[in-house]
Amino acid sequence: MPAGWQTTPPLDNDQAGGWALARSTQGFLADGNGVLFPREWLKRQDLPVAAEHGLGHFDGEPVWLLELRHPAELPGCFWQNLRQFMLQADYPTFRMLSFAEQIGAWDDQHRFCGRCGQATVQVSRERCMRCPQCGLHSYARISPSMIVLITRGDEVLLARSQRFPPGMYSTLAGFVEPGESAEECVAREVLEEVGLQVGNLQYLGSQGWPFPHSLMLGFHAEYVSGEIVPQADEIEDARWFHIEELPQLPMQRSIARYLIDLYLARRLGRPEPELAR
Ligand SMILES: NC(=O)c1ccc[n+]([C@@H]2O[C@H](COP(=O)([O-])OP(=O)(O)OC[C@H]3O[C@@H](n4cnc5c(N)ncnc54)[C@H](O)[C@@H]3O)[C@@H](O)[C@H]2O)c1
Ligand SMILES: [Mg+2]
Ligand SMILES: [Zn+2]
Repeated sequence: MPAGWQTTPPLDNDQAGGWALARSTQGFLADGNGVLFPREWLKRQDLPVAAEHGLGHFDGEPVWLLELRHPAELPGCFWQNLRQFMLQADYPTFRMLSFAEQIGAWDDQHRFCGRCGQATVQVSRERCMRCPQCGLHSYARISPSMIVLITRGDEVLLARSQRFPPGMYSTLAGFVEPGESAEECVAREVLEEVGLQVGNLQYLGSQGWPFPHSLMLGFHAEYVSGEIVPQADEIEDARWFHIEELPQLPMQRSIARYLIDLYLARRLGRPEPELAR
């Protein structure tokens, strides 16, 4: 069994032992040893457990998620949200928590059938919620999103929203609309967000992103025409930056950063970075 995190088909909830995570609206339960608790011990702690999901293996050991309906207190433990783990945790732990977060949120948001309102039941051996009345099956929601680095020779187009930390600029991103291709989404979002035409699209890779449930499809595009017009409310500022005078960039593990670093590496003849997956 490989080290680190490995998602598997749902583990049998009747199997004993293993590790458990606890999730609530406050994030994940942690103590001085981290987020993984001995599962049998955690289940004896009188927590408001609404559901249990077998997720996968961490360093070869099985891991379940205990989804809590409200954040209970345990002595010596604290709650921490996924954004803080993104900044602080090692990458295998962040990947495990990203998956657990999306499974927990899906469970929480599919307690009742979206068609007839009946309480749903968890299907065993499949990550699926089923309505016992009308039979509707509900799976975890994943939202394809494009992310694109636009370049013009030695310049890259980066933008910021009000939500970003002060001084940070990133690549453009946006959710795919129903019926749209990823390439059409790039053209539409770029036009909406900065008013530019782009061409020569190149797909460079993908990354699951848990805020809230995106699958990022990463592209490079070349500038074709237009003047930058930042979209009101969405884009606080957008501009061309020379590759040797870049602002503060997104964090290393993000595909946004990968797209920028890859372009710099190719332009400057440096070794190419690897995309964290
Ligand atoms: N991993 C990375 O490097 C990276 C970098 C930038 C953005 N992202 C992610 O890309 C995604 C899209 O970026 P954006 O926020 O600029 O999108 P966006 O430009 O499409 O604008 C966001 C808005 O779109 C609407 N929207 C449409 N479809 C939606 C859906 N399926 N789910 C949620 N909201 C939807 C909402 O009103 C939301 O406020 C987000 O999940 C964001 O976290 C990831
Ligand atoms: Mg956007
Ligand atoms: Zn139903």
